[in-house]
Order: sequence, then C-alpha cells, then structure tokens
Amino acid sequence: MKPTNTRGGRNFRDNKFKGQEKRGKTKHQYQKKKKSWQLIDKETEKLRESYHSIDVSKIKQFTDFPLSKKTLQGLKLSKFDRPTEIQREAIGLALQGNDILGAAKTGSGKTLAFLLPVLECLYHQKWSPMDGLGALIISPTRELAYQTFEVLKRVGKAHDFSAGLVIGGKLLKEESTRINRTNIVVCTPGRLLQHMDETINFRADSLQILVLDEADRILDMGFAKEMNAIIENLPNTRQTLLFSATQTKSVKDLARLSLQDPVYVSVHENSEYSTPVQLEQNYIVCELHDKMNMLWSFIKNHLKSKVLAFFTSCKQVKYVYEAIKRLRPGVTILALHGGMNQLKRVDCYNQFCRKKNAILIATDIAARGLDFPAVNWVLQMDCPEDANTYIHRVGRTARYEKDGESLLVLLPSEEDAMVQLLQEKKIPVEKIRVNPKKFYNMQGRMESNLAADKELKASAQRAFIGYLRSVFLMSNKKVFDVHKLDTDKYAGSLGLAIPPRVRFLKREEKRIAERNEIKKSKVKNDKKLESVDQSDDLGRKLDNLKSRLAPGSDDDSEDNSNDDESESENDREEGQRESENSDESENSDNEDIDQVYRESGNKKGQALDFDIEDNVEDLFTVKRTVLPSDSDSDQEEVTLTETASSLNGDNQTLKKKGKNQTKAAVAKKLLKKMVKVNTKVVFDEEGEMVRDVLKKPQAELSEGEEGEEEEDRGIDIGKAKLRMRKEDQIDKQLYREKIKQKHKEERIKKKEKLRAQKRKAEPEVDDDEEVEAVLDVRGDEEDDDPLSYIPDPDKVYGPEDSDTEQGYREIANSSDEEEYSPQLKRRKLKDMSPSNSDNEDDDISDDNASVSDGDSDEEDDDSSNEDDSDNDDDDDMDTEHGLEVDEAIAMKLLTGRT
Ligand SMILES: Nc1ncnc2c1ncn2[C@@H]1O[C@H](COP(=O)(O)OP(=O)(O)OP(=O)(O)O)[C@@H](O)[C@H]1O
Repeated sequence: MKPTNTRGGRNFRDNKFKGQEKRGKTKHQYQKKKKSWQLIDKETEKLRESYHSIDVSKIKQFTDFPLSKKTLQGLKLSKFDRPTEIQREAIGLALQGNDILGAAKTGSGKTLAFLLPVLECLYHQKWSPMDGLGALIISPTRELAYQTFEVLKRVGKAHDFSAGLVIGGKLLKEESTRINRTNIVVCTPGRLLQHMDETINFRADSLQILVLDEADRILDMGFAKEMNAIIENLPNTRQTLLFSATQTKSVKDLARLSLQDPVYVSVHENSEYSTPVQLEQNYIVCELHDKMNMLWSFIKNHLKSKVLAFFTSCKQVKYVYEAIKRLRPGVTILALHGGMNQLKRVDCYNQFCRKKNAILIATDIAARGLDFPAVNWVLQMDCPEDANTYIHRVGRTARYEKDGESLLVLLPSEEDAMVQLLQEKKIPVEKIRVNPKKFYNMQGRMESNLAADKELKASAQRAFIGYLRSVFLMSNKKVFDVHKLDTDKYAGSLGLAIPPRVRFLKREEKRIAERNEIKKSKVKNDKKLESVDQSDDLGRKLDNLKSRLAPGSDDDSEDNSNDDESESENDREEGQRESENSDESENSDNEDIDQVYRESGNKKGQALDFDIEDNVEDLFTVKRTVLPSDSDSDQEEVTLTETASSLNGDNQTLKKKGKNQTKAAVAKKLLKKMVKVNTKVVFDEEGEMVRDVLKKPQAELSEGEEGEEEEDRGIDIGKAKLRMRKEDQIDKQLYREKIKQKHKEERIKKKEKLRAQKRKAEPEVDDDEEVEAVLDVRGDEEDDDPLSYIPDPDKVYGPEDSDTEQGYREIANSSDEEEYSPQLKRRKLKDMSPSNSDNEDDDISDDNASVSDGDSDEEDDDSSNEDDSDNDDDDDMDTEHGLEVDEAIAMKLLTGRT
C-alpha cells in the first residue's frame, strides 16, 4: 500500500514525460508488468474458483480463506492469524460479491472484516493508480477514518494500490492534486462531498466497492444531506458493505443505498447481551451538582487507570479539562472534541493510545470505532442520547478479548427511563452507590480558580449553557427534562457564584407555545402568511433564511470551500452531539421563520425591528458576564459584553438600563464585589498557562518592582495579605531557629563547665575522649533538630548583621500591625544594625562583600553565621546567668532603648 503522492505521481509522470532513449526501458517495464499480471490472473482465477466452496465452519486461520498472497503477507506482518467471528462470517460472503450488512459487538474486529474484501476486490481487478478510485471507505469521524487508514496501510502493505486519507482539517488543494490517482479513499462524508463538488478531475464512476463503517451513524439524520449527495455520484453497480455494532435495518435508510439483495451478517444477534461479556457495567444516581465532585473523586481513586470520560458538549469538555488540569490530579489529563484543530486532535488521539494511565475527557466523537489500547474504564458523565450511543461509548473498553469496566452517571430524573431503555437493548447494567468515604469535594477549589481567572469563568459559563442546551435538544423527553434540573446548584458546582442567564430556554419555550397556537388555528396562520408576502422587509428576511436553509445554497458552498475548518462543517462531521451546531442552526432558522410569520401576524403592516441575525446569534451565544446590580439599585443590571469586559478596553460598551454609567462607577462596583479585572492569562499550544515574559514572577520581584506592578494593575489586597502572611511565617521560623540555637549553645556550655569541673576533680581523664564526647553531644543535637527543614535565612533574606537577634526580640514584642509588615520589620532590623547605612543598596552590597570575603576574621566573628555554633561572640555574651535571666535582661535593655 503506497500513499498516493509517491507511487501514483511517479507512474503518471513516467508515462507522460520520459524521453525517447528511455522508451526501451519503459517497454521492458511494460513486459515485466504484463508477466506479473499474467501471474496475478492465474492466482486470482484459482482463488475465485474456491470462493463458492468456502466453508465457514472449517475456517480456523486466515490462510484457510482464499486470500491473495499479498493480503496474507500483510496479515502476517500485522500479527493477525486467526479470524474473529465476524471476520469468519463476513469475509467469505463479501469475497463472493454480496452486499453485506455486518453487525457485531464493539471491539470484535469489524475493521478487518471489510478491509480484506476491499483489498481482494481491487486485487482481482488488477487495479492500478491509473484506474483512479476503486474503493471508498466512509467513517463518521476523522479519528476513526485515520485509524482505519492506519490499519489499511499495515494489512495492505504488500499490495501496490495507492491509498489516501481524505478528512477535514487538511489542505484541500493538496488533496485535490492526488485524489484522482487514489485507489482506496478513506474519508469523512463532508470532505468527500467537498471533493465531489470542487475537485475538477475527481471521478467516482468506476468505483468497485463502497464501505460505510458505523453505517447507522452515517445514514442517520446527521449526515443525511451529505450521504444523499455522495450516493448520487456513485455507480449502482458497486458492491456495498455496511458495518456497525448497532447495525441499521431501517428499510428507508437502506433504500437510499440501492443495495442488491444484501446479506445480513449478525454474529451476536442471539447472544444474551448486546455488549461484550467481559465488560462490567454499572450505574450510579447522582445529583447534577455533585457530578464534578464525582468525576474528581473518580479520578483521584483511579490514578493508575486509563479512563475515558464522556460529556455531552464540546464546551463542557473544554471547561472540565481546564478545571481538572488546574487542580493537578496527579495523572495526565487529555481532551478530545470537535472544536479542536486537526493537529491537536491527532496528537491527543496518539497520546491517549500511548499512555498507560491517563484520563481522556471527550465528546461523542470518541464514542464510535476508536480502538484505544487497554482502556480500563469508560465513564459516562452525561447520560447518552440513546441505548446505541451507550453501546458505542462503553465499547471503547473491553475490546478483543480484554476486560473493562464502565460507569454510567444518571440524574435521578433520568434513571427510570434510561435504565428501561438499556434493558430493552439487552444491556446488563447494575446500580451501585458511591462510597462516601471516597467522595471528595473540590467545589471550593474550583470557585477560587474561577475567581482568579476570568477566561476560566467564561468557559464555565459556556459549559453551563452548553449542557442545558444539549439536554433541551434531546429528543427523548422521558429521559431528558431540562426543567427538572436545579440550574443554580449546577452553576455553583461548576464554580460559578452567579448562575448565567439561560435566555434561550425561555425564548424556546415561548416559541414552542406560540407555534402550537399557530397550528391550532390553520386559517389564521394562512392569513399571516399572506401578510408576510406583502411586507417587503419581511420578504427579504424570509428569502434570506430560506436560501440559507436550502441545500447547495451559497452559504453551504461557502462552508464547504472553507477547507473543512468551519465549525458547522466540523460539527456535521463529528458525533451526534457535535453536529448540533448545524442542526441547531437549522432549527433556529426554522424557528426564526416561524417567528417572522408570527410577528407579521401580530403586527400587520407595521415595520418590524425584529432582527433575524441577532436572534440566531442569541440562541447560540452566551453573554459572558452578567453582573447583578448592587443593593441600591436592585432592579438595574449592568451587562458587560464579551468585548467590553475589560475596563481598560477602548471598545467598552457598558450598558445600564435607565441611565448611563461612568467607568469609575462601574469600577467601584466591581471592586465592591471583589471582581478581579484586567487579568490576562495566555495559554500555549499544549494548553499550559504561559507566564507573561515581561513580568517577573512574584518571588523574583524586588520591593520596588512589586510596588510598581501593583500600581500598574491596582492593589490586590488579598494577594498582599497572603504575601505578608508568608513572610511573617518565615520571620517567625527564623526567630524560633535563633532561640533554639541559643538554647543549644547554652546546654553545650553547661556541659563543658560540668566537664571542666570534673576534670579538675579527675585530672587523669584522656583529652581525646573528652572531645569525642562533646562532638557526640553536638551530633545528636543536630540530628534531632526538628527545625532542620527550615530554609537557610541567608538564602531568603541575604546575610544579616550581628544585631539581627536583638531585632527579632523586638519584633516578638511588636504590635499586630507590625507583625503583618515584614518589610517594616526588615527595615527596623537594618536601622538597629551598628553597620547600618542610610542607603539600603549599600547594605546589600556590604552583605555581599562579607559573603565573598569568606576568609576574613571579621566574618568569623559574625554572629549571623549560624553554622558556627562555637563562635567567640557567643562566648562574650555569656553572662553566666541562666538563659531566661539573660533574656529578661536583654528585653529590659531593648525596651529601654526603644
Ligand atoms: N483477527 C484478529 N486477531 C487479533 N486481533 C484482532 C483481530 N481482528 C481485530 N483484532 C483487534 O481487535 C481490536 C478491535 O478491532 P476493531 O477495531 O476492528 O473492532 P470493531 O468491531 O470495529 O469495534 P467498534 O465496533 O468499536 O468499531 C483491534 O485492536 C484489532 O487490532
């Protein structure tokens, strides 16, 4: 198997441009090729003869199938020896040329069941790059297409076909030059259709075999438009293979594909369960506001596992990923959703494949077909749309003879209906309870993270709306009822102190109610329609909307030409949830038409200030920051729009109902509410927070710089207090250490005195022994020193002068206010130093000088050298009183001085 650009390109050029002198060589090559074709003819003839005598019961190895040597070679290289059940059943039938509807449990090897017939089909036709497109494999997501392409490359390695991966997120132009020479195209529907529409030389009329992987998904409403258009471009004479763990049998769907007497191959139809037997499935019931804590507790209890956690919407995945990552759970966190660019998606996919322990937070784009190795757990944080989605999600674990576990998190309002759905689908799922001892609450931490990071807060708000909208849009209202959700508590659980306004809900409800009314009185409605036609303005708006809704409209083609990167294209292409944007926009547009009708009915002949664009926007855009008014004007609301949330921004559009507000007034309000403004957080490609290179981290700032920085962005009292408290702790530690040191020295001196007295009494004692004894005592003391972990004060503040100790005593007696002012303390210390100079910088340089001049006697005498417990100064200070008496005297002296 060769990528299109190399093999195909070379052959094409060889034939066209080679000079006269090379013709002989070309002829020779042709004869060689002819010979090999004759050999292939013989081989294929023999193989074809044995197709009709395939006995499935006798097939134990792949070699038992009448497969070409090249295919068997590829299988051997990929270490596939024995076919799985679906492969045994389906391959023979497909080789015989049947259309197949293949159904088998997740992870049972359906990919090879269609790839081998594809390779054999083209091999038997002696397909070459010059023949163009021979096989088309369509997958619902880019990741699945990528994965299938990788398997194809491995098992088709010995073949000479050209193959190409045609998915969004790559350069269309580059693909266009190669696609016409590609024999096997693995693609997603949106991108394929784009080539069919825009690539001039792309032809599919000689297609031999079409494969729809995850057929039910590809044929459902999400891809209906693309698939109908694609199928129109394909010849009817092709062979068609459809595979899925939840195979569609819908006659309507299959009629669109014009299948010819399809054979239904369902190897697990009669099995007791529709999910793998080695999969252990449980569910818990959990309140919506406990979900984040649930996830956190799960992660903390499964740090050594590979976990795939599903959420409903992209926005939730984005937020949960960011929020969890910042809490540093102690395991790799990854995210996969349709809003990511292609490179990141592939990178995330590969990373999760490689990792032994990791948590992948994903939308349903990871639900189907993906073969991540050795996933231990599938966690469904949000209830799946239906039982089929459940089957595909849990199918990411317990694949091909491996074990796995799954946990479904249900809300009390979802439990009964969902469990019933699962039972009907033969899914064995057991209810379990959370162990309260292992349930951790991290809401407070999330709240403080959100308070410190405006972007994270905005992300939480989007996640909040995203979830509610997805629940609202679910078709099964028995399971999903948005009105049963406690949205305030849910917002709190995401770390949001103020729940964002959910305006779309009210508006949608209103619209639905109004639409129902309209349906009731059909005659009245017709009159409204007439009046719509009469209104020029409305007519224009209607035309606009209609043209946007019409398939193949300008807007559509614009989307398509946008190199598959537009969100709606992404969303159509990805899993069910993520196709919502396009579906939603269609819905919303329909709603808008309804509303235009309604408005026209209500305000006959009047000019309407109803703005369609605005309305569409409103439904899908969350106003980021909604600040409730303060106590004196409870009825008023200040809304900062997304672009205007920064008080420094020039484009501020601060709105206040009633009267205009000055910036100062708004700023005051924000300060009152402790809202932090103007904090810019930049993230790198990996999603890591990047420190502003121009700003030093707090620890590196000198006093002056710190002040400057605070001046720049206003005083952050909270931070300042925290910093002061930290410094105060260091001061206290240093003081304690000094006292400890003093006590130690006191004890040593006492012991020495005792020994000296003993020596006088017993002069024959050996001197060496005495020194040893002293050393022993000191060694023990040092080992037991409980403060040995305390940082070297010289490293924290720089070396201190000899009066430091006195300074600390004074600080110990100072007022509370002084206690919280380490800078003040330090200044006092310096003032009290005999070597004090007016210039602080001089002090610093003096200190440095004494450090560098390590050999000087002066330094030896320096009492700040704390390692030197035997220094002379201390001896001088010995008053021969007890320590407590000494301290009392010192205190008296100090108090007298101040
Ligand atoms: N004959 C085989 N021998 C050994 N391993 C196999 C064989 N066939 C498939 N596998 C392995 O089984 C795993 C699942 O295969 P595959 O992805 O084709 O399953 P699937 O049925 O398509 O699953 P899903 O329904 O989730 O898409 C893969 O890791 C694949 O390498």
